[in-house]
Amino acid sequence: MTNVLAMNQVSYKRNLKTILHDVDLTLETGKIIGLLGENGAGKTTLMRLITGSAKGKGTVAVSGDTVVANRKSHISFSEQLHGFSNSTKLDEVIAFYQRVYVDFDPKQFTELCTFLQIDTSLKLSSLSKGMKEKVIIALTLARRTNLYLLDEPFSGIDSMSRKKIISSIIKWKPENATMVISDHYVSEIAPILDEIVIVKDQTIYTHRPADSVREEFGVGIEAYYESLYKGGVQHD
Ligand SMILES: Nc1ncnc2c1ncn2[C@@H]1O[C@H](COP(=O)(O)OP(=O)(O)OP(=O)(O)O)[C@@H](O)[C@H]1O
Repeated sequence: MTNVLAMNQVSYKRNLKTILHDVDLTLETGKIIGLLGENGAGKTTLMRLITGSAKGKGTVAVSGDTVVANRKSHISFSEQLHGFSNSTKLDEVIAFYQRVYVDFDPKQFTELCTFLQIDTSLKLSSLSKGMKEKVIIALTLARRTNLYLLDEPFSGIDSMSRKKIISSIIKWKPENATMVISDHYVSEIAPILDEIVIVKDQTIYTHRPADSVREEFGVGIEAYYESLYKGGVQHD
């Protein structure tokens, strides 16, 4: 089994405050990983350390590459649309993605737009919060790459669409690619997860197969996760 990500003793401080320390994390190819942790735990920071937009101590390799520019080419990160002005039309955003990312697949993007009911003739200013999130999901999944990082992709999306997207995500992920999804709706993403990574106490508190939670503790992922904040799970 090959690894898509290898983080070795990664630590990161901001304004002298330790945000993450001693992070060792290895992810295999082909997995869907749930990245869980309370607000401010460091999930977004972990993703930014993986892409290289945050620089900490230690080493990060994506598909064996430690150089930031090369790492970025292997990663599709659900970046917000902050870089674009509100008057930008979606068509222009798409043209930009096509220019910048050689792995952007217009056919897959069109299919995603149909699936998510996105009207690409609209301006960014006329999109609701949930519609913007759908656009970000479509842009992120339209790239054909090794590692997808989806940072709270569904928070503004209505529950019906959310369920539909979650159950179809496997269809959009290339078989050998790995997808990391951070989310607060733990119970909704739980069925599609192969593994969970929990960020707590400024580090990776646990990384384990999703199935092992039920086998070992006899509870679902959400109950297991919540129990970590109440002093641990009791074995059966
Ligand atoms: N721009 C910033 N300046 C200073 N501290 C920051 C900044 N961004 C994040 N932090 C701090 O880094 C820590 C981790 O934040 P991060 O956004 O990674 O958490 P998170 O797990 O993604 O949270 P959430 O679930 O709320 O999105 C927090 O303590 C936060 O206060």
